[in-house]
Amino acid sequence: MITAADIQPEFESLLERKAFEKIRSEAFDYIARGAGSEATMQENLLAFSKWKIRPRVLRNVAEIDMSSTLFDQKLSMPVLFAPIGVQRIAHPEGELASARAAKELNVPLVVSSAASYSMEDIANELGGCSRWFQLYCSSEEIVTRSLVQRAEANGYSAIVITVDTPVLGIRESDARNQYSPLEEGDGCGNYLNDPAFLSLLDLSPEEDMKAALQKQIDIIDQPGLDWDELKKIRELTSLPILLKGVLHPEDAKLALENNVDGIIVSNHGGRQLDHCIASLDALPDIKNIVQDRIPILLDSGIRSGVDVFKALALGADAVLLGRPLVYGLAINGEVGVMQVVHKILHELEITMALAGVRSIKEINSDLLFKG
Ligand SMILES: Cc1cc2nc3c(=O)[nH]c(=O)nc-3n(C[C@H](O)[C@H](O)[C@H](O)COP(=O)(O)O)c2cc1C
Ligand SMILES: O=C(O)C(=O)c1ccccc1
Repeated sequence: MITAADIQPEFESLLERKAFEKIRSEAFDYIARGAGSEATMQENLLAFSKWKIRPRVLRNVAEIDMSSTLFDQKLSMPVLFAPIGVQRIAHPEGELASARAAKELNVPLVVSSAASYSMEDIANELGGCSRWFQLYCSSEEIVTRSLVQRAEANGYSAIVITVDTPVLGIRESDARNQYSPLEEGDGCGNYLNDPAFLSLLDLSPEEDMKAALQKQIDIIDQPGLDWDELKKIRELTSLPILLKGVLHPEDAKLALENNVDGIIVSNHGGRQLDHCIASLDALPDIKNIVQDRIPILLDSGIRSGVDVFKALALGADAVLLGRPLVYGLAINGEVGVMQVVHKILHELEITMALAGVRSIKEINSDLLFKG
């Protein structure tokens, strides 16, 4: 009889295959697999391959400038580290190693609510490097408030509210593996030291760790989150707020009406709603609504510098790198992350030169052809 263990996984890339060799199989599945039949996960990559670059020539590309600006902050390249929780499942140093890589590269890091380490410890590794905090709005308001206050106190300069997770998507491989990184305590770095969270427990985590972790699982999502709730969070902080997981132009309109400061076009890497639109395909209509009023970022499917170029050409101001960073982390910690980012940046630079553009501003949809 053939069992799941006999089936050789298909790898998206050499990078993913190398990471597979380094990560315990349940954890690898958690990272690499997607929701349902993985239609959206595949669609995310296909969406990029549908666009071809229509290059310009004789443009003097001796000097290529990849810098850009986001919320008045100068970026050496239009790239950020996506919020990825539970990084200890890929490497024992998890987010601490990613933070060192971000600092070395001077690339902003978005720290997940579900990080393995605390936002304080991660900030410590980052020193002066730019950091944003990704918020899972908790069903316990005091925890939401406390997380935001701690982010402010630790130099985080924007809050990313993830809005595509009112409930967790259906991840078949995790069900099959009976695997939950939160149950194993790999995503509690921001909770077990939080006074508001601790006040909700009958027994301290030292006395009953299982109950503490279960409490985190119970409150980490807020299925009741809506635009009215968002208004309350808007009042909690003066930091810029970005919504992560917007795919519909009508929601982009509502984001503008609700004074949101930025939008992240994302389908969570195909980990949430299966059979939903690829984020690259969602981008043009959202750009059409938003124009240049607030920054638009994009993730889900960025694998190379060519992908970065295409996302920028279709209207993104910057992109977030996701799974490739986790694979780099698994393969060689901080150095592995840096190698992955260096490769993508080199590809972006060469793509810009060969497409005849000298600066990020010059990248536009006239340079793309759909076919
Ligand atoms: C292992 C893993 C954990 C993630 N954790 C979070 C998280 O805590 N918060 C969040 O907003 N997104 C999370 N994401 C989604 C990423 O931020 C990002 O949207 C996604 O990885 C983009 O897709 P890609 O990696 O295929 O490019 C996670 C993704 C992965 C692979
Ligand atoms: O796995 C994810 O995609 C994710 O967003 C998440 C949610 C809770 C804990 C860790 C990661």
